[in-house]
Amino acid sequence: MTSANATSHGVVLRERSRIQLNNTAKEVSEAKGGRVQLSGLSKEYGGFRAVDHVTIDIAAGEFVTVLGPSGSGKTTVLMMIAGLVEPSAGAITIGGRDVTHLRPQHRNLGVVFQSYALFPHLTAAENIAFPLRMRRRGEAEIRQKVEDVLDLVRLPNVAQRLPGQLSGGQQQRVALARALVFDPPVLLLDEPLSALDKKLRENMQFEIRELHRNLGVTVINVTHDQTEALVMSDRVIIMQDGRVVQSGSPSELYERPKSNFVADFLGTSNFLKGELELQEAQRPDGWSLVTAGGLRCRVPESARGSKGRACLMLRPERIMLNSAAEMEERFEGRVAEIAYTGNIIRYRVALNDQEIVEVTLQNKPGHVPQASIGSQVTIGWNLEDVHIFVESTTD
Ligand SMILES: Nc1ncnc2c1ncn2[C@@H]1O[C@H](COP(=O)(O)OP(=O)(O)OP(=O)(O)O)[C@@H](O)[C@H]1O
Repeated sequence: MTSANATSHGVVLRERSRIQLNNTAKEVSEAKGGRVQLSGLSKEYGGFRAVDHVTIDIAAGEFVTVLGPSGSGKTTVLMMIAGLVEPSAGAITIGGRDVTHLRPQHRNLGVVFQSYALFPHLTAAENIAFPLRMRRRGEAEIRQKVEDVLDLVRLPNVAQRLPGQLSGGQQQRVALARALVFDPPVLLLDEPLSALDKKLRENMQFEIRELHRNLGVTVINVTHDQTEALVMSDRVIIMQDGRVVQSGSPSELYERPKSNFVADFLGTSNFLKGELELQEAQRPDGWSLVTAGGLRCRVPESARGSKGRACLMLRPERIMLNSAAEMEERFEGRVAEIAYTGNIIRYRVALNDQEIVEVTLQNKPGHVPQASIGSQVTIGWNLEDVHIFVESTTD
């Protein structure tokens, strides 16, 4: 086959599965996603609290990702929802039904784990048919559903292959098809893409999002990959030491992190260090400012009147380099490092030869200044881009 033919064949296939996807989506979307409520959910292992009073209300049809560093309790939360770990306290309801003490097979949830967990001696089609056989569905229905779901996950030509004859990406699609074939109201994903290479992972992120949009199933996804969480989710829930520390849409979490932990975990942040004395001042324009060690920021309502230690945070992409004349804050510095990463150029700028600030610029004509290591530069930012986290109060 010539490459032109190969391309057009690929396009035809993709078109066909899209049509099928829409048809199947129509049928399945009648079974809407289920609401999932976790109330005061805790898990203790011998006195150690792995999950500590987690309360989350997930709307029917929502795509939620639980994100956090290793050991923060994400998987334990998912396992409790799946029924594979018994909670020490709290309750779980799915679609209004209390399932806290129900066995996993009675919860009617689709689950995809990091390792595909396919039966190696069964073909892709038989793996996918398995949940339907467990539910004693008729042969004709099984055949039709397996065919539909294989199209849905864009795998029409591998039905008769064994898992060992499939690539990692194809195996993960089979696992996804097996989790979706019985139209569950809720789909649980535990790092389902982590074994895939970067390109495939990025494609699958968009495909799973599209599937979610078309099916209306509620998705609860667990990951420690912040990009995956931001790309895929309606809402991200950040966990630290067994607790939920912040939850919100990807842009809310990135633009308005409530703590330096969240700011540091999600994206790159500059933390301007030091013991900062919070001193509020009322400016004629009504803005309240903190002035400490020469750094200023606007004090949010929640921090008004506080005194004590605080930390200032600034995202690297909000800092201007050598074109800072219009900026409210300006500092002289010296370029300590430059890293070229293709679309982005990262500069590390030393202020007063001690504080290092990272600045990222888009690699676009007119954006990148003539600066080399050792150059004197001016950097600047607007006060609204400085976040303040009050670490302790003395009052
Ligand atoms: N069966 C167990 N017995 C004892 N401690 C456990 C058990 N399972 C989990 N833990 C502990 O509970 C905490 C939370 O674990 P969990 O696997 O939920 O974290 P996680 O955020 O999913 O981490 P990772 O990203 O590494 O999978 C960890 O400190 C872990 O060591």
